[in-house]
Amino acid sequence: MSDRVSEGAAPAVDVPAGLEGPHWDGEGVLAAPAPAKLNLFLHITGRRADGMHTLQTLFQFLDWGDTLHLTPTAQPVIERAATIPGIPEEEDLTLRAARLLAEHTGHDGGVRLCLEKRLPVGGGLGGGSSDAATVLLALNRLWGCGLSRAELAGLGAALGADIPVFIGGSAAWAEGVGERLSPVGELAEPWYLVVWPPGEGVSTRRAFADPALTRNHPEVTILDFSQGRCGNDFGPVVERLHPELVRIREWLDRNAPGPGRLTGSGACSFAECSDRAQAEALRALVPTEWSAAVARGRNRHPLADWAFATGREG
Ligand SMILES: C[C@](O)(CO)[C@H](O)COP(=O)(O)OP(=O)(O)OC[C@H]1O[C@@H](n2ccc(N)nc2=O)[C@H](O)[C@@H]1O
Ligand SMILES: Nc1ncnc2c1ncn2[C@@H]1O[C@H](COP(=O)(O)OP(=O)(O)OP(=O)(O)O)[C@@H](O)[C@H]1O
Repeated sequence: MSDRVSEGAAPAVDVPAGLEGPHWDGEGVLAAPAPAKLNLFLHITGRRADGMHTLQTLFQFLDWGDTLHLTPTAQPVIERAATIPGIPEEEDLTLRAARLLAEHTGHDGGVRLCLEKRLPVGGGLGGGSSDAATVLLALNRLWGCGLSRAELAGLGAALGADIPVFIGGSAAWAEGVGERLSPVGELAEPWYLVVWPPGEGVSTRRAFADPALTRNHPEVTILDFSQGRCGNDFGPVVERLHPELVRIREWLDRNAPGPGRLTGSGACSFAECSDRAQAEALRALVPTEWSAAVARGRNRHPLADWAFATGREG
């Protein structure tokens, strides 16, 4: 077992984790990590004329995520090696990211993508966004496109609001519609227990569209966060749509040292633990109808330095 993370339907046996740094795992195949993110708090502060919501949130990465296996090819074909259940090819953010980068830069080669999916879809962990960001970061280097971090983040923003933070590479305070990012390097990196109802993803679009959503949260500062005055405005709305999330939050409130919190628009909730042993012990107590993972908070993305290093890839 990895020393970083365990996952699986509780109290299932730990499975090997997959968040190693980038490495060549076969002839010409790069394995690249796509970590999860947590929204340590999330307030919705307004709604723009175009319907998009302004928010304040604090992002931190987890040492847990998906792995992309990328095989660059000389032929100009961008394809995926396997289907992803529930995600048709035209919606697949990994393919869309690769095609966008090729179009934007005029790159004439191709790539074969194989996604090792671990993060629950619609979990509020930003899995699809992180997969897309990893494709952009990896191909920008493998294809020698030479886009700057800011250019790549701008490209990613066109595909999803959560993509720029993964490209930025640092835990960050976010404002605007999520694109105004200020790196925050000093956050503690605690062990978390993450719990979710298997197979019950939340639609972010639907949660944002709910008439009952609080949209006028007054602006806060990081001091408000550190003094425990921040929460997640999606809570009441998604708990009404997904009553199981009430039970999960109440379970975490009763059993975890810290309160249960929702990440993004759900469906995952998380609680901070004092160390890995405590998080693992708690995971063993999670009711078997839910899934759970133990993972550590991280302030740096595992590709943050590799992606913009000069010299030969690898
Ligand atoms: C909830 C968060 O995960 C918090 O980090 C993000 O704000 C959502 O990021 P995301 O999943 O990448 O969302 P996107 O795919 O960009 O947007 C999905 C839909 O959510 C709504 N949306 C999204 C972001 C935002 N600031 N305001 C919105 O109203 C829009 O209807 C949009 O069409
Ligand atoms: N490679 C992918 N992995 C996961 N979802 C994808 C992918 N490509 C496209 N999607 C679509 O993106 C949507 C959001 O999936 P994702 O797992 O990123 O949600 P999430 O964790 O709730 O995201 P967020 O916290 O950013 O709202 C799903 O409806 C899914 O169909």
